[in-house]
Amino acid sequence: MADKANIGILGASGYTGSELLRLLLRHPRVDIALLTADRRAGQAMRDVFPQFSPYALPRLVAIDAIDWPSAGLDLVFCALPHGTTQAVIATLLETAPNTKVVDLSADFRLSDPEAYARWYGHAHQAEALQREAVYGLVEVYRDEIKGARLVANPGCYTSCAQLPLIPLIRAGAIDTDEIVIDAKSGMTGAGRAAKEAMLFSEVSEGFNAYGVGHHRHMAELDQEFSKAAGRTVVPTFTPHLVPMNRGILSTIYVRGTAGKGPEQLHAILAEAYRDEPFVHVLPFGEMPHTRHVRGSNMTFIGVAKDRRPGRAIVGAALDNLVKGASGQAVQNMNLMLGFPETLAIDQVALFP
Ligand SMILES: NC(=O)C1=CN([C@@H]2O[C@H](COP(=O)(O)OP(=O)(O)OC[C@H]3O[C@@H](n4cnc5c(N)ncnc54)[C@H](OP(=O)(O)O)[C@@H]3O)[C@@H](O)[C@H]2O)C=CC1
Ligand SMILES: CC(=O)N[C@@H](CCC(=O)OP(=O)(O)O)C(=O)O
Repeated sequence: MADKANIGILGASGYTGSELLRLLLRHPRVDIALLTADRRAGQAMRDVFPQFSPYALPRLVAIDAIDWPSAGLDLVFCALPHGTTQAVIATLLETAPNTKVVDLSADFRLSDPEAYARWYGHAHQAEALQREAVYGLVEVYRDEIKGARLVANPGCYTSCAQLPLIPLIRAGAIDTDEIVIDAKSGMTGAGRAAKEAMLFSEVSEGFNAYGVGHHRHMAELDQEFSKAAGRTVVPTFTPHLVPMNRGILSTIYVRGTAGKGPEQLHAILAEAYRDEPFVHVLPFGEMPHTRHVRGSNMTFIGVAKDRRPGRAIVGAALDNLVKGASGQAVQNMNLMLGFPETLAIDQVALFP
């Protein structure tokens, strides 16, 4: 690879695609070589998102128009709706096998084809690649990601639950039969395409739970928590849609095992993340706020006492478009291409 990597973004006219571009425009080691869209194909990026007007960027093209072998791409970010991605990545990797891929959709996150079919209602269209894909939660799979050709970027809700819980599960410090995750997301989590349920008048001045008992992110949590525990783990998880643009807040209820109280759980998390650049454990008793991570690649974690003995309340906050999607994807790219892990994603949160 030359000094700079040639990068493509599939789905650049969407929220995570444009967030990738925002981050990559300040990355010193990449050139933006390809941007795609579906309805907006043929348009300039400035017509879709005026904030990019000052930058010379390739025009948005349709994926069907791309000849992968001659595109000369070192790495492609795939920010397309889940379900549409498998066929695209299969063609890309078949015809341009030296190109690396970070997929932001859910298509390659579940390693078991049967689990995929059960949760998504159809057979996976690229099972060999599904087996090859490395799950892209950097703080857990850093070494595997460095050598991967295809990385499945984790879901936004699942990142905000795994980062606070995986060290506790690995340490055997909590009862894995009693995990309750209450999560709230801002509206950009639902993507940019127009939907009636996402109108201002439908979501403002209130909020609601959805996907109760069956949200597809449960499959990803089951898979990763079970791996960490070495036994089947099935957490309770309920997402809520909150009328704000960015952010996810998880409030998680756990019971310590083997005499581990809230202070010990806090100490395990503080130790696990002591040297991690993008996870910050707050002092004991402080809880995170989505405002303090907005626009940054940070996850803030807090642990507090429950008044019921032996129980703790664990909080986590991240920006769904950054650590929950595009920032995490750039962190993965940095590892896959041998760049410093924090390059272009070390900005402090926007406040207020
Ligand atoms: N939003 C978030 O917070 C998160 C999203 N994700 C995942 O990332 C992916 C992208 O999400 P997001 O950016 O929010 O979605 P958007 O709806 O905002 O953007 C989707 C993009 O895909 C293009 N597109 C839509 N359908 C097709 C198709 N059939 N073929 C080719 N291109 C198509 C759209 O083009 P056009 O606009 O021209 O129609 C647009 O560029 C999804 O899989 C999502 O689940 C993951 C974590 C968090
Ligand atoms: C607020 C909102 O609607 N959030 C999305 C999840 C975000 C996301 O994009 O998740 P995947 O990457 O797994 O698709 C949802 O609940 O479907």
